[in-house]
Amino acid sequence: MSDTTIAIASYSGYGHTAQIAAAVADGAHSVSGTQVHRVDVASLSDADWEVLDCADAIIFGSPTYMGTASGAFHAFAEATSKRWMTRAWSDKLAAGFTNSGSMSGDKMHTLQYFAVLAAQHGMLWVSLGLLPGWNTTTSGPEDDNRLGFYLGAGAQSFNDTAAVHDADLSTARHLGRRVAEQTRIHRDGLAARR
Ligand SMILES: Cc1cc2nc3c(=O)[nH]c(=O)nc-3n(C[C@H](O)[C@H](O)[C@H](O)COP(=O)(O)O)c2cc1C
Repeated sequence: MSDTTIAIASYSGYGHTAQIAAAVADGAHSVSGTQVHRVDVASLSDADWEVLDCADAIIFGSPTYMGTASGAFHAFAEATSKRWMTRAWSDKLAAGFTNSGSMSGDKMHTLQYFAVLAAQHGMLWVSLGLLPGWNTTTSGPEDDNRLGFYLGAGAQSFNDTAAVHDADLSTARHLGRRVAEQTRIHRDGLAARR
């Protein structure tokens, strides 16, 4: 059975979301038989587009800027419209992650935007698949999914430091691992039907 391929299509203006993208990549890479490629949506080469077109799954990532994905990510999403027309990404798996300065910061909207983008392409959305952390008196911010998202991974990074929270990196690794596992299951299922 050939390797499955996961592409991470993301943007980071100031480096925080790039750290989260790297953690997503680590998680995906930990699943044997998985190739992982990261592409920066702000500077896509023809080879990067080919990576996206050939991937079994694409994980979208962007900081939340002004309550949605960054302008660079929106420009990328619009540039995918030719693929939309030809259904080139139909039935690929998809997932998403975002990061913002505030605990909420309207990040949910960014994840919803990614899910709608995936749906427009006919992609199959993979949720985060974690219970919320830090929601009892005995739990704490070191928990995975400390901000309680379901749709994707939501991270928070303080605006005055380059550091990214360990729990958010761990949550991002979980997302990458889950997408890689689900992609393998999907590919095996398709192969079994042939
Ligand atoms: C133009 C701009 C808009 C932002 N809008 C939001 C926002 O809507 N909500 C929020 O919580 N943080 C907001 N922030 C803070 C960023 O989400 C935060 O600094 C994040 O860590 C940046 O990620 P990056 O380093 O990958 O660019 C904004 C930052 C910028 C520069």
